[in-house]
Amino acid sequence: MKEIITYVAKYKTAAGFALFLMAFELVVELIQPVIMASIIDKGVVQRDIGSIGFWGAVLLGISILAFASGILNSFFASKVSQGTAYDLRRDVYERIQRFSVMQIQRFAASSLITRLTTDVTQIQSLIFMAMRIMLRAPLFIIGGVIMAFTINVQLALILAAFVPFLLLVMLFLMTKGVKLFGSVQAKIDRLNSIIQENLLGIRLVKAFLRSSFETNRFRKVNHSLMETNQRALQLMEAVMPVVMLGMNAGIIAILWIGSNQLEIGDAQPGEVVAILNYATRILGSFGVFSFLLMNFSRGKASAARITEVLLEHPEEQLDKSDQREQRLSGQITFENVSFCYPEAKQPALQGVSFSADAGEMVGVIGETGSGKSTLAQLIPSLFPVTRGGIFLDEKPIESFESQQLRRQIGMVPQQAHLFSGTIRENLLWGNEEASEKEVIQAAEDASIHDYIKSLPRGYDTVIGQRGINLSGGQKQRLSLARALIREPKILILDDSTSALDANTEAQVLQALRRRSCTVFVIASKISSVKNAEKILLLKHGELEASGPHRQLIEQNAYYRMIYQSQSEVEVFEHARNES
Ligand SMILES: Nc1ncnc2c1ncn2[C@@H]1O[C@H](COP(=O)(O)OP(=O)(O)OP(=O)(O)O)[C@@H](O)[C@H]1O
Repeated sequence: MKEIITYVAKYKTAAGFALFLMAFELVVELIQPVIMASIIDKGVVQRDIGSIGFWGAVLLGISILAFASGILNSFFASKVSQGTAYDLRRDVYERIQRFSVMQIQRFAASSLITRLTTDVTQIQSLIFMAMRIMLRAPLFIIGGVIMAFTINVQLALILAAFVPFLLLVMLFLMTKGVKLFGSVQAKIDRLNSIIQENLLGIRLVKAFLRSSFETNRFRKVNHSLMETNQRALQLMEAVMPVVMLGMNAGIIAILWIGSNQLEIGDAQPGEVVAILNYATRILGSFGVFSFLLMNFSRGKASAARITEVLLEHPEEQLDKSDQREQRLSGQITFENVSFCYPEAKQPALQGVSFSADAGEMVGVIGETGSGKSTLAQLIPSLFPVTRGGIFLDEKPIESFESQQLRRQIGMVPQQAHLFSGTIRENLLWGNEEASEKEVIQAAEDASIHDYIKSLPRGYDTVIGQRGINLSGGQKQRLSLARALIREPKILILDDSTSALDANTEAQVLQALRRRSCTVFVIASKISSVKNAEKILLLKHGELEASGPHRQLIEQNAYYRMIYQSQSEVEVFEHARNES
């Protein structure tokens, strides 16, 4: 909560105005019963019409002023709450951009989405209420008791006896509520992650006829969310009946003692009416207070979740373009590299050593789960190595700023991910300063230029949700062109030619050879990497063998076996296509 308060402090002028106006409304509320008492005692009881008119006008005047300040208060309260929510969203988002892949994995993407949306909205409404009514309710309860003492000490003592007891009940329930609302938010995280998974894999869900299964999975989490929410709300709702009971008992006591005082002439009727007025208004304030506490409990849980992100030290820097770059040649060495994912039991890579010269093409093959993608992700330092070292131009990878490094490394991931917008925008995402000539050259090298030209709007064709849909191979090639626009010194193709036919794949790889960059081609088929200068064969995270195709065929039985089995499949498929 402390961090959130520092955000609110930025709007201290608006917050000051809002609190001042709220205090004015509070004062009006507090003196209204006193004026009512004057109308009754000086006007009604003594039949003084002038006095009724005067005090009536005063009451009306301050009520109108209170109404106007209420409107102004809302204006300032929303300025503070909206501004704070905007700043929080901006800062949390910026911080997430600087998180390492490991940090994002630890928080979970769905949880970060909930924190950025639901949690920030919760804080926003809490701040609005705090500026608008939150302080008014407890202050009225305290102020009401104090004012009652100025009118009639004996009757005020009854109020003073009930109020602290009820306040304690509320605070007790509130501490329980904070915990429950914390778990409500965690369940919203889970719900979001299920929705996200489902919508991202909707084609798979439909193809596998898993809609009912998915609906069931969702229903379970949704039900559990409802139950926790209900438990939290029931706890909060239990507050009101307890408070009503307590306060109504107090009102009866005031009526009883008040009527006795009236009988013996110890009190004026207006005094008793005023104290009753305070008692009913305090009861109303308790109602508002319990509602506020519910929001406070929620807001506090959300504040803790947002603060957790704000206090997490980002492991990376935001992209800066004005840095002096250490240019890479493309030479890279792995020295006894081991890597273990956080919380994984087995290392994904173990003792891997190899070296690639600048401009070489390096094939990486191995069965599924052998560590190929992991190896690829270590090169742009998406994860730090657990043991051993990676060297670029003989300098340890840690000596490079991660941005400098990544600016010179192109990565084409397994799953081609494009953004909504035009083809040109998607390509320039790789390098905003690229010229039209460079854009076209990259598209030509990725064998996608002719296709783009065949579209009616060419490079200005909109893709994504509001535009055309692309095939897997077209996406892969656009994704490759986007990486080439960066003019990388090291290019990593993580199984990203898998959707291309053999001819196009060969054409693309040939074009890459003309560029002066070291290319890592991760593939499942040996035929994709046969012409590479060096092939790394991974097995269970270890480097089984490395060398050119011919050497591996001659010297490694495991490689030979994979090659033969893949050749047989190819011959079989070829024969089937012929027939
Ligand atoms: N983010 C992750 N967190 C934890 N473990 C992971 C993560 N990514 C991969 N692994 C594990 O690391 C090992 C190597 O995975 P990797 O993705 O590198 O294999 P791969 O050879 O690229 O497989 P494929 O050919 O199927 O893509 C696997 O056992 C996998 O379960």
